[in-house]
Order: sequence, then structure tokens, then C-alpha cells
Amino acid sequence: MTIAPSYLPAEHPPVKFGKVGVLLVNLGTPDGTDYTSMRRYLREFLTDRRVIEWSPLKWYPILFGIVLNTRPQKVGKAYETIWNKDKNESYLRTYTRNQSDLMGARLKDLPNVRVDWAMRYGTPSIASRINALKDEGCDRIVLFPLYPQYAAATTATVNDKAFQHLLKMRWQPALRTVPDYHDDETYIEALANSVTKHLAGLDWEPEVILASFHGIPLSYSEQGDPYFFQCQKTGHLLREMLGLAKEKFMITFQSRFGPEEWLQPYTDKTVEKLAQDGVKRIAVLNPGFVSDCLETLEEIAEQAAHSFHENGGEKFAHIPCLNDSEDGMRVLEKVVRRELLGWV
Ligand SMILES: C=CC1=C(C)c2cc3[nH]c(cc4nc(cc5[nH]c(cc1n2)c(C)c5CCC(=O)O)C(CCC(=O)O)=C4C)c(C)c3C=C
Ligand SMILES: [Fe+2]
Ligand SMILES: [Fe+2]
Repeated sequence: MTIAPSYLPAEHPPVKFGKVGVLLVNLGTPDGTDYTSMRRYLREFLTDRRVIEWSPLKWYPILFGIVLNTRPQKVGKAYETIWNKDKNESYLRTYTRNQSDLMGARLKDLPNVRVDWAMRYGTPSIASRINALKDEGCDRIVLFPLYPQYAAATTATVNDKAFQHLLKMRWQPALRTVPDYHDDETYIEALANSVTKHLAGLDWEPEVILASFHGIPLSYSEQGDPYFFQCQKTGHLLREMLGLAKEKFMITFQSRFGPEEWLQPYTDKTVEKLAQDGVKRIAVLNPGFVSDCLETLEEIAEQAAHSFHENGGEKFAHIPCLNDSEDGMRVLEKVVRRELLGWV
């Protein structure tokens, strides 16, 4: 819609309004695997006080003195092993863009809705895509942090970043933030389908299935972050839907960073211990990740598989994330349509 010229001066430029934007936001990813791109990305990520809650007085000497001098090379090499060479980008970027395109197609019955995507760290930034939606005439935006379980380090920092940008706008869009959906039935069903389908394609059956979630420092949880309990509930509902006995299903936490204690049990230690205890066949899924990324493709499908075999395990399967699959899109669409209610 464009403002009718009758109540604007003749020389006023046309103003677009009356549309609704949906902005899908994932964590972020470096633009390349080289030192400079990695350092820029990690710097933005690790100076976020929702991620590292230590005082900058204590953290910055370590970050700028050690971490940003060593980690970019190390993590750059890990990214190289999982880089989407066809598109010259990480899979997290490929899947997030696909999710946005597919969501746009699935919402074709709502002609006033525009769908776009952004990253909390790196590009495209949340600010640039809010501006683009606004320029297209979206005066209402549904902001969807792509995390099924709420954590301050992920969901809240996406919301913070969007509202920080709104601080600078004269004509702000109305912003609706999308809550977590850790116990949504369609989500649990999609996870269960994905496990069943993937295991049906193997010529062996896992003795144990691990649901591995990204960890957070234990202290964040103790200060009231609901993340741990939401992961437990997702895992519990998934186990029930799969009809698995307690001994066949475990919830673990991966991707520890720094010296603090994180949520336990740790995925890497659990995988090692299972193999050492004589378990020969396991499957691992990552229900907390909407899309496959470094943490699932490298840390689990490569490193955890390697460690399982090194310690005596024989068969290891990584069950992919829901990504841009039909089941995965059904979950995202359900959440978006619910949050659009009253606006379309
Ligand atoms: C204290 C540090 C970190 C917290 C807390 C944290 C929480 C957290 N992260 C995700 C999802 C992802 N993290 C990813 C990479 C990643 N995470 C951290 C640190 C913390 N994460 C770092 C330093 C990195 C970069 C890689 C590395 O240096 O090890 C990614 C992958 C991005 C990609 O491009 O592939 C995701 C996704 C969640 C869900 C979460 C808390 C619940
Ligand atoms: Fe992380
Ligand atoms: Fe990691």
C-alpha cells in the first residue's frame, strides 16, 4: 500500500506501508574460512555480553590477547571441512536462506506478508534486513529467533539486537518476538519422524540414541535460564513419542567453551564412555539446532564419530537436523502462522 496523495503534499515521495514482515534469524556464520573472516565473526560473537557474561575487564585481555589470535586459524580449519563448496558458504547460511525462500512460498495465501532472513553475527545483519522489510512497506515485523529452546545467549540476544536497531528509527515497525517451541507437538513429531526415517535407512540398530544439545555454562542455568529444563522436556517428549526405554535414550550437552563447568552430561565424555563400556552402535541427533552447522557436522558427525570408533565403538550415525525438509518447514510454518494471528 502507498499513502494516498490526497493528504500528503504533492511533492511528498510515496510512502509504503501496510505489509507484515517475517524475519527468520539464526546465530551467524563467518563469510569465509580465512583468518580475517573468522576473526571478524568470532570477535562480534565473543564480545556479546549475552554470550560471555564475564566482565569485559576480566574477559577482554583473554579474548584479545589469546582467543582471537589462536582460535580463528583453528576454527577456520574446522569450517573448511564442512564448507558448502557449491555456494562458497557455510551450510547454516544455505539452510537459513532456503528456509526463508520456502517459507515465502508456503505463505503465498497471505499476499501482504514478506519473508526474509538474517544472522545475529555476521551477514546479513538484523538491522539491514529490518530496514529492507521496512522499505518494502512492512510496518509490522514478526521476529523469529530460530531456536526451539530459549536461552539468553541465543534468543534474547537476537531480540536485543533488533530492539537496539529500533532505537535509531523514527518510524519504527511494530515488533513481535516469537517464543520458544520446545514442547510443540509438530516439532516433536518432526524430530521423531526424522529419527525413524534415518534409522530405517541403516542396516543396523543403535543400542543407544543420544539427543545432544548445545551447552551453556552451568552458572547461566543457576541464574534462571530455562534452557536446561526446556531441553529436558524436548528430550522426554521425543523419547516418549519414539516409544524408547529410558536406557536407550540419553540427553547430553556439547560445544563447551572455556574453563567453567557447563551443563552436564557432556556429549564428548558420554560418547567416549559408552564406547569404553562396550556399547558398539549409537546414533546422535541435535534437536536444538534448526539447521546443521559447524557444531553438528564437524563436532558430532566428524569428531564424536571419530572418538567413538577410537574407543572401541563400531557403528555411529549422525541424524541430520530438520534443515529445509518438509517436516522441518511444517514446524516453522506452524509457529509463524500462530504468531501472525491478528496481523493478517
Ligand atoms: C560461551 C560461549 C558460548 C555459548 C554460551 C553458546 C551458546 C549457544 N550456541 C548455540 C548455537 C551455535 N553455536 C555455534 C558456534 C559457536 N558457539 C560458541 C560459543 C558459545 N555458544 C562459539 C565460540 C562458536 C563458534 C565456533 C567455535 O569457535 O567453536 C553455532 C555454529 C555456527 C556455524 O556457523 O556453524 C551454533 C548454531 C546455541 C543453541 C547456544 C545456547 C543454547
Ligand atoms: Fe554456540
Ligand atoms: Fe564446537
